[in-house]
Amino acid sequence: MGVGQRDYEKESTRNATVEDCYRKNHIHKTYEFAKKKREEYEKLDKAVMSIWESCELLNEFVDESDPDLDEPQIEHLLQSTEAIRRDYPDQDWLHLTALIHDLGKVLLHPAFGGQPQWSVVGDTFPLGCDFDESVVHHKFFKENPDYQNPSFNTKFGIYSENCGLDKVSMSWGHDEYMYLVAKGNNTTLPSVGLFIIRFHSFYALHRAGAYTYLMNNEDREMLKWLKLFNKYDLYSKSKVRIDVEKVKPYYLSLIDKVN
Ligand SMILES: O[C@H]1[C@H](O)[C@@H](O)[C@H](O)[C@@H](O)[C@H]1O
Ligand SMILES: [Fe+2]
Ligand SMILES: [Fe+2]
Repeated sequence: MGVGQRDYEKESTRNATVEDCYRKNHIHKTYEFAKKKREEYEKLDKAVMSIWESCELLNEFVDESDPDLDEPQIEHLLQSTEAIRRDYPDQDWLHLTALIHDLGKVLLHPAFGGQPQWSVVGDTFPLGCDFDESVVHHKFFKENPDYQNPSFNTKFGIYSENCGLDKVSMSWGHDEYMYLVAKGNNTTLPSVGLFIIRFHSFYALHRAGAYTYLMNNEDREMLKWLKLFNKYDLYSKSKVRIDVEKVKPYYLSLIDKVN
C-alpha cells in the first residue's frame, strides 16, 4: 500500500462497517433507483438552509463508507478547504468547491428525508453500462439487478463512445444531490467547480483510470482539476483539529461573495 492509499481489505471493525455499507450500496443502487431519487430531489423542496448551517448539521454524522475518517464531517470539510486554501490562496472558487463538496450528505438528516448511509455515501459509478472491476467491493454488484440486464451489462451499455459525462447516469448519492442543489440555486461557481462536486466520488475514473471512453474533450480538461482536488479530499484527513470559530469569518465572507 502506498502512502495515502485507502486500504479496504485490512481486517478491522471499521472496515467491516465499510464493507457492509458497500454491500447494500452495490445491491440497491440501480439505474432505476438513481432516476427516482433524482426526480424526487431535483425539486429541492425538502428544506431551506444556509451553507454554514448545512456544514454544522453534518457534524452529527460519521460516514460509514470511509475507511480513513472517524472525525465528524465538518472537520473534513474544513481540513480539506484549509489545505487547498494554503496552496491556492487566490482561487476562491476552489475554496468554496472544497467547502461544499460533501454537503450533499445532509440527505442523512431527517430534514432532508433521513436517507440510509448506503444511499448517500461511498464511491460512485456509472449506471446503464458495465460495472468496472476497479470499483471498490465490486463483488457485491453480482446481486444488483442491473448486472443481469443485457441492455446495461456491456462496455458501452446505453451510451456511445465519448458521449460526455454529463449524459451519464451516475449512482445516486451526495455528489449528484449537491450538484443539483448548486445548479438549482444558480450558483456562481465555474463549471469545473460543479464538475468536481458531481464526480468527486468517481474513484474508478479519477484514481483507476476506468471509463475514460465515456468522456468528451471538455471532461478531459476538467479531470485535471478533479485529480488535483482529490489530493486534498484524501490526504488532508488528519487528527489535527481545526479551530472552527477561528476560520469561520473567512468562510462566511466567502459564502457571502457567491450568494
Ligand atoms: O467514503 C468516502 C466518502 O463517502 C466520500 O465523501 C466520498 O466522496 C468518497 O467517494 C467515499 O469513498
Ligand atoms: Fe464525498
Ligand atoms: Fe470529501
